[in-house]
Amino acid sequence: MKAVILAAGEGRRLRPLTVTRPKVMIPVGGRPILEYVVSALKESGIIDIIMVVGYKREKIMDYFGDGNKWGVKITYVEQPQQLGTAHALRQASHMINDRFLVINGDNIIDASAIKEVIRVSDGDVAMLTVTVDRAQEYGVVKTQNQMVKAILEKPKGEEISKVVNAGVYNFSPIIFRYLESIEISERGEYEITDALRKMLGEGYAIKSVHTNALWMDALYLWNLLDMNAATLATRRGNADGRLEDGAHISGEVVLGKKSVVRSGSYIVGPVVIGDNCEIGPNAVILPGTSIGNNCTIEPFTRISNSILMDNVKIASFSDISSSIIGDGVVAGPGLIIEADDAKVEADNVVMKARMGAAIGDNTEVAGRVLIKPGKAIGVRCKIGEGTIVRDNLPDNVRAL
Ligand SMILES: CC(=O)N[C@H]1[C@@H](OP(=O)(O)OP(=O)(O)OC[C@H]2O[C@@H](n3ccc(=O)[nH]c3=O)[C@H](O)[C@@H]2O)O[C@H](CO)[C@@H](O)[C@@H]1O
Repeated sequence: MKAVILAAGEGRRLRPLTVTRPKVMIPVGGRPILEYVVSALKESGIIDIIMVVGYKREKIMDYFGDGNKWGVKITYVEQPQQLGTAHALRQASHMINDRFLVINGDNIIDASAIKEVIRVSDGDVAMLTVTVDRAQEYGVVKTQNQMVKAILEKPKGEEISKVVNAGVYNFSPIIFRYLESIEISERGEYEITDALRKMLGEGYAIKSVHTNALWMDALYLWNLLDMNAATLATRRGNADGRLEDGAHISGEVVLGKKSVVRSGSYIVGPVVIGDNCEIGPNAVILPGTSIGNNCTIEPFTRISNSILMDNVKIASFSDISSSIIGDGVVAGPGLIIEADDAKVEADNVVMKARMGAAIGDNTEVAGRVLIKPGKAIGVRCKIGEGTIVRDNLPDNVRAL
């Protein structure tokens, strides 16, 4: 069976992180979200993958190449403009002539759930469903006897069900006829769920495969930390790198090639540290932390429950928790990011969540900077010595 992964969207609500990469390439637990999708497909027995790419497609194509490294074959098709999931899937129509699987590229999902969807071999459509809070942010599904009776995409008003579409489908090629005949939705997109609603209206059977297995989506920045914690929990420790005498490690800690943990440092897993990193001396890395490749954490700095992407340098006497730090961010000594249950805002949604900061790629932070809880700082900003950051900052600004 072939699988089509939808991976062309930006993920606007995760800006500033998606200014420089598509949402599917945000790392959690030390790997891009999309890598978990590819691995789960492989584990489910699918090795022929069509990847629909668009926004910043080179980030995906450079990373995955032909898929060989993951034991799969990846063929790319381009969605030139991101006009919605139905439009994305249409780009793959010429490569499909049998039953096939479709999966969103931005959800973390257990392979057991994918296998159940694959197993359905009769009927017209099978759709994976999950039960979530905040169902109104998804395609809400009404079911009866494991059959879908209605689908409402991001309904406003009263909650009708907590069961939602998980974005994994077993389709026959009939779906393309419906993907081509739908109108643009009130959200301005061509949506797979509209095509499914049309099929229901014409009497086609849509089976709901409900799962309680792991399924996660990151709608907002603060959700990424939960995704990070969940994926870190599945990693087993190994040390390709080097521990100096007097460095202390406990729990599951992955230490990449040519990385070194210097004397007096203290690391409590689950933690993932990439290749070519230098930690310490006397640095503290606490659970729930993923550090990318080529990072430096200087002495007396403490990092917990955070994602640091590649090429990040955090100077000494800093304290970072519940934060997401973009590629190439360089911080001077004494950076304090306060983390608390803060009112955080993204894309006009304000929620109470525990968060420190999200800092976009290549932002430079001078010494003794204090960032208040729940702030998003854009890409390529320059934050001057001693600044207190109390508000979100857009891209490319100087804050003094
Ligand atoms: C219309 C639709 O399908 N809605 C489903 C989608 O909503 P949701 O609004 O979450 O869909 P997203 O916009 O996140 O897109 C899902 C996936 O499709 C890709 N993408 C999106 C737009 C585009 O033009 N091209 C493209 O390739 C994205 O990169 C992403 O990987 O997933 C949810 C599960 O997470 C479901 O509950 C929703 O019912």
